[in-house]
Amino acid sequence: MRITVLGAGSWGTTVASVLTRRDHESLIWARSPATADEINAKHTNERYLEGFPLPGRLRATADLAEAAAHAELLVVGVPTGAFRDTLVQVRPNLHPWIPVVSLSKGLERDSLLRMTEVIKEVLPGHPAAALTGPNLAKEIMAGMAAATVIATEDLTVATEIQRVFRRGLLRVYTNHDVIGCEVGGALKNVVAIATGIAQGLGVGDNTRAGVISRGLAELTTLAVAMGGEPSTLAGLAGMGDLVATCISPQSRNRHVGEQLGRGRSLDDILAEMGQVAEGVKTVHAAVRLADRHGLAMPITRTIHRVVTGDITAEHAYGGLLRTHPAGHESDPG
Ligand SMILES: NC(=O)C1=CN([C@@H]2O[C@H](COP(=O)(O)OP(=O)(O)OC[C@H]3O[C@@H](n4cnc5c(N)ncnc54)[C@H](OP(=O)(O)O)[C@@H]3O)[C@@H](O)[C@H]2O)C=CC1
Ligand SMILES: O=C(CO)COP(=O)(O)O
Repeated sequence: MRITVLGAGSWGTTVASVLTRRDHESLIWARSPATADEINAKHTNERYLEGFPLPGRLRATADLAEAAAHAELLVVGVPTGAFRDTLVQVRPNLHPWIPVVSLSKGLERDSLLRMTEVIKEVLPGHPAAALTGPNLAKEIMAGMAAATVIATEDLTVATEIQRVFRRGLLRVYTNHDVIGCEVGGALKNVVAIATGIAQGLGVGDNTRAGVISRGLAELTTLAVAMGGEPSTLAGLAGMGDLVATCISPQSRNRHVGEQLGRGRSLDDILAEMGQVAEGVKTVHAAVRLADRHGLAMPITRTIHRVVTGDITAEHAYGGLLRTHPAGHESDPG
């Protein structure tokens, strides 16, 4: 199958490599011509996947029209802030009705939409799906086993995409609960910033486990309020991804939190990182959704205050789990 992957960062490049090894004709779009040239000539993407050889058959282009016209299946791996604009640009050259799969984990800042909702708005008539789960790119490049979820309401589309992605040690599950899957993927990044702060401040494992568990409760509460199913958040797209992101030193969101916990400024951390940490932006939309649904979500609200500079990371940690009045705390819930 001819597959186009938009976005030649860590995850887009990894997914394009997996699909190439699965014998698909994959074409990856890089906005930087230098990155496209590097992938074509040297079969590497050193900025994002240092030290990993890419499949020789993976082709890259910096021409978005060429990338769009190639696709029988479109996979979108640009950060959520660029998601809508990128779809608008590919729209004129896209074959009608082809499925579109989002790799991106976050919420649109102004509209508060999930990425499959953005796909449906910009590309009506195209089946929309999300690929999500505990999928740290470098582990997958290293050939380590991983499980992932294809979320889409249409079982026929889900099964077809599952067949396209399934390869060797990548185990692909389907889930019809798109809301639960996308809210889990977006919100776990915010909780990873919180657990990263804990790491940076040097608190104990009991405390970090407490934040992860209460974070899971927040993912679940918001997803259910938005129409998702609680069981989704107990699975790969919820707890699975939350645990991977909160414990892995490879996570960019956890890294941001850890550096904040050490007292560094957010601007310095982001400038130095040169990669996306979606939780930093998604937290704004998450707080507005919490307000809309009348939800407490204390961890999310606290991280929002840190990101906006209202309080320091150290101050945040003092109150992170203590926002409910005594006597009103219950777990789970
Ligand atoms: N990395 C991972 O392990 C995983 C990531 N994800 C999700 O995948 C999405 C992409 O993440 P990831 O690949 O890791 O990010 P990276 O930071 O590694 O790469 C970002 C990519 O997006 C491009 N990009 C940045 N801004 C724009 C823009 N305005 N317009 C077009 N392209 C742009 C960058 O291009 P340039 O190099 O030119 O700046 C680069 O190719 C995120 O939503 C993330 O949450 C999901 C699962 C796993
Ligand atoms: O989504 C991810 C793992 O599933 C990657 O997390 P980070 O964006 O924090 O690196």
